[in-house]
Order: sequence, then C-alpha cells, then structure tokens
Amino acid sequence: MLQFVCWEHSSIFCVRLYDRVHIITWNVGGAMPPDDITALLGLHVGDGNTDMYIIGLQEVNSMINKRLKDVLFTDQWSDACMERLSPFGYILVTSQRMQGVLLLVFAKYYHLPFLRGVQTETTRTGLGGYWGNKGGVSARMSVFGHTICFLNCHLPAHMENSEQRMEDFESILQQQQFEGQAATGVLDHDVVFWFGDLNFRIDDLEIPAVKTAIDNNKLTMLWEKDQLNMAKDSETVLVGFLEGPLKFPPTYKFDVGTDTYDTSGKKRKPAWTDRILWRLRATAPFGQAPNAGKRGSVSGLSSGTKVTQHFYRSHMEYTVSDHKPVSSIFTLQFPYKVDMPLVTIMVEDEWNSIADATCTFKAAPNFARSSWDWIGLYKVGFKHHKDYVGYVWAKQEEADYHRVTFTEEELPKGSGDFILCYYSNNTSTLVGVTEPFQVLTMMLWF
Ligand SMILES: O=P(O)(O)O[C@@H]1[C@H](O)[C@H](O)[C@@H](OP(=O)(O)O)[C@H](OP(=O)(O)O)[C@H]1O
Repeated sequence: MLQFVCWEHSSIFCVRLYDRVHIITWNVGGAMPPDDITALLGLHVGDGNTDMYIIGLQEVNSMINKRLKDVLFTDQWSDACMERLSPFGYILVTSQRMQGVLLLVFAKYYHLPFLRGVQTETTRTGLGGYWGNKGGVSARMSVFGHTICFLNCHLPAHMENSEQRMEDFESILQQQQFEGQAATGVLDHDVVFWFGDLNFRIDDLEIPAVKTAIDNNKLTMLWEKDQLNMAKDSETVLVGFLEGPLKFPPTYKFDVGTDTYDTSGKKRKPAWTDRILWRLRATAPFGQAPNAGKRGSVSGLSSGTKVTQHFYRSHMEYTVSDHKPVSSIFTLQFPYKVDMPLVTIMVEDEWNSIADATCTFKAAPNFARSSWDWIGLYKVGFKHHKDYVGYVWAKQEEADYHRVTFTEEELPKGSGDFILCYYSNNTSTLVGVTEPFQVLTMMLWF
C-alpha cells in the first residue's frame, strides 16, 4: 500500500511516498505455467501491500503455431498471471514480448492515473542482432512523477560468453531509446531495474567443488567466482548497479521435475544465471555514482528517491523448468510530488436505476483530450483496459464538467461492484479511475 508519512524538513511539512514493487524473473524453459503460481507471487502472504508486480520471463514457448495462437489471444503465462493477480485489484499496465522474452507490468488499479508516459522497447541480440531468442525487452514510465525503467534480458548462454553478455547488455542499453525529454535512454531513468536470465556462470571451480559449497551452504565461496560479480570490478557499464547478497543456491541448471542439479550429458555447472539488480540515476560525477558499492539493500539519490530491497530469494518448489524463479521485493521512497489525476470522474455510490447510470468528469487543464477518448465501466477484478463491460465516448465540449450517460446495452447483466475509468487515446492508458461503486441491475430492468 502507498503510505503517506509526514515528517518535518526545512521548516515545511513534506509527505513521503512509498511504493512497493515485487519483481520476478524466471526462465520457464518452454514449459506451461504450473497449476499454482500463488507462492511465486507471494499472495499467500496476503498483506495486499504490493503496489506493482513486474514479471520477466524467458524461454516462453515461441514455437510458430503456438506464437500464432498467442498473437490472436494472449499467451498462457500472461493469462495465468492475470488470472491470479486481477482478483487482488492488479491490472496489466503494459506487456512486451520478443519471442520467448516476456515482460508484464501490473499495478493496483488506483495507481493507473499516476503511471504516465508508458513506453516499451525491444532489442534483439541473437544471431548478431537479427534474432530475438536473446536480447532485452523493457517498459518505462513515470510513477508519481519519477521515471522508472524495467529491463528484462536474456543474455547468451555458456561459460565462455561472459564478455559477449556484457557486450550485448551494452548494446541493449545503447539501442533502447524512448521518446520524450525526461528520460530517453534506460540509464537516464531515476531508477532502473535490470533482471532476467543474465546467464553469468561460476568460473574456475569444478562441478563437484561447486556442489559441495552449495551442500555445505558455503555460498560466499562461490560469490567471488561469479562472473557478474567479477565484471563489476572492471566494467564501467555496471557502475551504480546494485544487487543484494545471493543467499539462495544457484538457480540453474536442474533436471526438470526435480530439485536435482543437472545430471544430463551436458553436465552444466550450477550457476546464478537468474538475477535482479537495480540502479539509481547517477547524480554525482562519473565514477562517484551514489552507493556504487557492490552489495547493499538501501540506496538513494540526492533528490530524495530511495530504493530498499527487502527480499531476494529463489523458489525451489517450482520444477517445470531447468531454472528456478527468483524474486525480490523493493520499496521505493519518493520525495513529495504534487500529482493530480489528469481526469477526475465523479459517480454516485450506487446505480439503482437506469437513470443513475451516468457520471461527470473534469479534465486537468494540461491534459490533451482526444475525440477518441472514452469512459469504460469495469467489473472490480478486471484484467486490463480492454476488459470493460461497456463504454461511452467522452465527448469534447467547451465546459469544465462533462456528463456522460450509459445506455442499457452498456450495462452489466448482473449486479456487483464496478469502477469507471477514463481511457486516453493519446496515451493509450487509463488516466482517471473512480472508487468501486455498486450496480444493482435487477433494479435497472424494472
Ligand atoms: O534459447 P536458445 O537460443 O535456444 O539458446 C539455448 C538456451 O540458452 C539454453 O538454455 C542452452 O542450454 P543449456 O542451458 O543447457 O546450456 C542452449 O545451449 P546448448 O545449445 O548448448 O544446449 C542454448 O542454445
């Protein structure tokens, strides 16, 4: 939940804003979603305090016949995540797919008006940049006025390709450019989360030594041989990137259906291929990025934005893939920011008759409306902005307040809790939402 906490600063009262973000990365190895992903999403914890879920998958089945079906409908992983998250009020804000690399961004429905400038990017790095089996997909947006970029990568496999992985990461950063003035490159964002199957391996040690270290919980011994950790000492592109301690065993490679490390003829060495890192925009001169240390759980910008990592863990119970999922929960602490919705919708607490099926809305002066904007009626628990029961065009009139009326055809067949959302055609996002209200349809028909 967003919490507003008052504290005194320079003699004026300010409000601090916390946003809780849950990030998951999983190379699903072409598998179908398991029956129950509740534990992975952490919903059994049931505190309902998470504001955004960011899910980065790799190796989602992209066989050609499967892909055609996915284009027409949605893929099974997106469906499974939406199915589990929508009853808790999470809406799919945006998604981006490049062959098997999939990025899903969910947020609580009442945050939607404050997630602006949503854009996505894809970069192929497979086969010299021609094939999307490897590469990166990202989603950027401003969250309550602070720019954030989520980058999900699948970098090249195999022990000997550590340098190639770094090169591909750099080329993804170079190629991904967004429109607008605020933050055009990935690293221009206030906060960047970089995650995925980064595919870095454990150097030098032989397989038995790695397995013994894992069995005896001597993971620190392996940290210093981890290629990504080693690269942090020499690669300038990694300056400012932070990662929590790897207290969970390597998440690659397992015999599918088991918790047993690879026994196949390939004899892959266990490795922390699946990682979640973050970076705050450098506000200090080059080389003195704030908190550029290698490990830590709290980091901050001089402007007041702060990132705190609460968990960094694997989920050993999932066995459908040769990788285990990895997840992390962060709180983002923002300095105070005045933020009003672009559109405010006013509606009665209850619609008891057809005459009640109306609302009034007011657009902020700086909001560029389009004649293709509309107001949708959504059942609480809806999945994405196209999941409306009915909609009416939000007419453009020369007035401060505008009234729209729903006809019988746009109303639901059954009673329940609903909300109204204003869809902006220019931004392709929902820019105004109401609180839930009741529609009693029995009353409407008689
Ligand atoms: O997704 P792609 O482009 O097919 O790339 C494959 C993928 O990275 C697999 O994880 C890897 O198997 P391992 O994890 O077992 O190494 C395989 O290596 P391989 O060709 O040596 O089997 C790669 O070719």
